[in-house]
Amino acid sequence: MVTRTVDLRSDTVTKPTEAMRAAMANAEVDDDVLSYDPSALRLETEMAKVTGKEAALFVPSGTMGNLVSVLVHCNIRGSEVILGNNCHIHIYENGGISTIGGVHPRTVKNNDDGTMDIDLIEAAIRDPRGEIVFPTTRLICLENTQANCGGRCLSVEYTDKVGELAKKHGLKLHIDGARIFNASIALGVPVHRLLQAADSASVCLSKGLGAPVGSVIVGSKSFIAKARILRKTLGGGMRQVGILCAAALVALHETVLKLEDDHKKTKMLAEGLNQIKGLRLNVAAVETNIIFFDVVEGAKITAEKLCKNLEQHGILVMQESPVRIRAVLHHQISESDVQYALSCFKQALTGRVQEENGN
Ligand SMILES: Cc1ncc(COP(=O)(O)O)c(C=O)c1O
Ligand SMILES: C[C@@H](O)[C@H](N)C(=O)O
Repeated sequence: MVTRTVDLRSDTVTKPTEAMRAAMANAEVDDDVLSYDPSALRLETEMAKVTGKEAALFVPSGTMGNLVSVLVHCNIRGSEVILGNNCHIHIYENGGISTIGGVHPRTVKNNDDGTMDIDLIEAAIRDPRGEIVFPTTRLICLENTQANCGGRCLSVEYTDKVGELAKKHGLKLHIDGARIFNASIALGVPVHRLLQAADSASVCLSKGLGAPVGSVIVGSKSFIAKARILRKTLGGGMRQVGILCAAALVALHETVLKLEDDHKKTKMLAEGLNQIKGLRLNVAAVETNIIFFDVVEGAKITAEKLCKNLEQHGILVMQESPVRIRAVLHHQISESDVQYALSCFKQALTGRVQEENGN
């Protein structure tokens, strides 16, 4: 019987804190479709300020935040968006920009550090003037932190360069900022500076910030006005959404401060895993709260069996491929949890039983 659970599947698994639950119970609410919900307005005002944009809009999920943003920018048939081949919009959002929005994806290879080479982005730009066979590029999408590359941070210098490229070609720039607060804390750069070059961004409240539900998209007043209509079209207009926004405001005020600690515990786990024979990872590439590691050929156990063994001891991780596993930390993972997880990994891979405190 599992007596202890350490949930490293994702930072989407957090449970609302007591403070969030109290805020939800006492939230001031009204009809958000009619733009009257006071808690939603409060959250949107605060998020616009934090991100340095004119306006903001609460949306039910990061997937909807990205979809609405892409569709606002690419509102003409035959539009094309340049995005990373390993980015969330391209891999994990059911191809919504195409199936729902009719927008054509033009992928450029994500480097290990989460960037896309700027010269390859420029080479991918297509303008059909004189070409009867091309879609028209209208948007570039970045992702900061870049989750599938291991939660890597895009620097403000890189982001600004992509922004300059977009402007040079009359394109818009959207940033999937699901974990932009993690990037901000890891880089020591304010969120508004990391997003300065972007025309829009989608920021998740339900990841490292630990809110139970939701994201916020930010941009110009004109962009958000169009986004509000599209949100309704997609069924994302909700009524007394203030109940969710009240929890998100608590997350914004309380959990951002914990992200640095999340990153320290992630590094501690990565360094511990790196000591275990049979696992391979690049500790230097662990910049925020995500770790990818491989079970090497010849290890005592396969990745699949390791995940099952860990689960029997209450350690939950995500198997990404036949050899690759992902662990994601969040504010509800303690240092003791990290030590316990390491002891379970060691036991599974070396057979040596470790005391719960990791000795
Ligand atoms: C980088 C990134 N963008 C967007 C999303 C989508 O967010 P949601 O799960 O709220 O749709 C996720 C994960 O959930 C993500 O990791
Ligand atoms: C899997 C993916 O959709 C989710 N964003 C996560 O990181 O857990």
